[in-house]
Amino acid sequence: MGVIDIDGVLVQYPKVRALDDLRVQIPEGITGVVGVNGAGKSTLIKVLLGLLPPTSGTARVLGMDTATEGARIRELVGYLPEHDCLPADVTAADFVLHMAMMSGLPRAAARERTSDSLRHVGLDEERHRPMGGYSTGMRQRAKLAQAIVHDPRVVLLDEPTNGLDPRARDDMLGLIDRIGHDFGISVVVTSHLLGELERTADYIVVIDGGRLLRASSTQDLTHTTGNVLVEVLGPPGSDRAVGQRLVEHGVRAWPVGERIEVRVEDPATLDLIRDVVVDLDLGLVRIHEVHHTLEEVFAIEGRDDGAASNDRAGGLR
Ligand SMILES: Nc1ncnc2c1ncn2[C@@H]1O[C@H](COP(=O)(O)OP(=O)(O)OP(=O)(O)O)[C@@H](O)[C@H]1O
Repeated sequence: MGVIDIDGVLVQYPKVRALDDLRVQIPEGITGVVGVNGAGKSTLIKVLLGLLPPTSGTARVLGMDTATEGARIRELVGYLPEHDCLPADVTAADFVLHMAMMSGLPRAAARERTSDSLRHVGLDEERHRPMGGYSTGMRQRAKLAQAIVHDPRVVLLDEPTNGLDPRARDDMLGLIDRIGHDFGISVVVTSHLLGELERTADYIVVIDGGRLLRASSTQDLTHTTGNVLVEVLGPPGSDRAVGQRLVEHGVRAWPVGERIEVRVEDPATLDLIRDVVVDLDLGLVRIHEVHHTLEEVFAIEGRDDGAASNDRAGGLR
């Protein structure tokens, strides 16, 4: 059983079928739910929170049926809504405290958890300023603080990086990584950008038109390219020297920034890399496998199985 089990969920709005026989199990860890705008991501989150009963099918969160046990689920689940919902004239400290008490914490515990959560999201100093003056990144962090303040077992984050500049987006992805991997809270995070979650999410669910397109561990989805990236320590140009020496040994190698990408045709190539680095009297910092990006995976699949999946993946860039 997954942290979340979605079994044939269908949601029919008057004019639109937002989810259509969706079946997927979401494991512990960080799961990215990826789909173009309108794919059904927010609808799925509302179903999981027990706010929207499915027209048919069943969804379970931590083993509880969302249609009948919504209130209990919401005690154990944190939620970051997509749209702006913060009162402009309230400080983050007051808002998060209010949310902590709403979730049933006594005042003293709520105060303690509020300052912990605000510190975790990096809103320590600004917490006594009204949120109306916050940047988008700070507002998203305030929303994240209230999502984790009651120490939930699962958090559902609806497009937390939407509208953020690249730096704020990286900060947010770093916080999500910490929540999922250091705090041990399972995270479901949605995005309309295919590539955005590949470094943060352990598991990826791709939905399209309310249906499941793919569900797989990120590692399996972005299978290895057969290349490795080699990083060495030494004077400027050391990386090039290593690359040159590998090429002289008949291995395909080329520079990528200050590292060398090497084609590994057989395991002996890895020994050769080590020997070359030692011969040149350099330090070997790391060798790591190069994986396909999610964008490449969908582009490759699009080429393999014709226009259908190409069209679907095309909207996800
Ligand atoms: N309350 C509603 N009533 C009617 N139709 C709705 C409602 N909410 C969403 N829809 C429709 O259901 C479909 C799925 O919407 P949903 O918001 O779940 O998608 P999404 O993947 O979260 O996209 P976005 O990121 O743009 O919100 C869309 O066609 C949307 O217009």
